[in-house]
Amino acid sequence: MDLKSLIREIQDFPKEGISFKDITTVLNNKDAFKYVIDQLSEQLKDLNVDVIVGPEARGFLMGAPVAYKLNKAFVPVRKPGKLPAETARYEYKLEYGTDALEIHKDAIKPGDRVAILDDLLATGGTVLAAAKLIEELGGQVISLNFLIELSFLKGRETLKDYHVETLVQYDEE
Ligand SMILES: O=P(O)(O)OC[C@H]1O[C@H](OP(=O)(O)OP(=O)(O)O)[C@H](O)[C@@H]1O
Ligand SMILES: Nc1ncnc2[nH]cnc12
Repeated sequence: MDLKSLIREIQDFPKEGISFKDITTVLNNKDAFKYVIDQLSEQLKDLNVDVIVGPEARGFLMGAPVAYKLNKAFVPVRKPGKLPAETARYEYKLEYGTDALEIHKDAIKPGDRVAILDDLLATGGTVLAAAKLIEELGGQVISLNFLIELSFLKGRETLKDYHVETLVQYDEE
């Protein structure tokens, strides 16, 4: 399946100079959405993970369906102030800005084998933050899986200590 042809590119969104990769056009195509979830699930099926983590918001769109398909638990990592119980927090940098992420402290048990799923790898800051939160709670980060990789931003260098898999790569903006 030619996923790249289904990913819509919007120039100068949300800021000048950013070429935004819009996955809503993939989600809106039932065959493409199914293909993406099936492919991400296939990458994980033999890794014996216990938990799938997805960072808000687009990580939910990849992580929750894969967790359902593989019959695993799903744990959301959210932007500050959204999770109601006791949280751990980590601050990180984005391609456009700075943010922080939180996870419920009781969501990951020591020794849990965890995969983190997100729609897109840019600088790697978001998923590194999620990985640090999981490790702080005693989890083991087994795999990081993405639909899209912006290779020119070198997120793999930020994530060099982890196993990274992506379905579609962009070598230049
Ligand atoms: O590799 P990075 O440089 O961290 O960038 C990638 C992250 O940026 C986007 O999320 P965003 O923070 O825009 O939030 P959203 O999912 O709520 O739209 C994307 O969904 C990834 O989570
Ligand atoms: N260029 C981009 N397109 C879509 N989501 C992003 N998140 C970070 N950079 C992005």
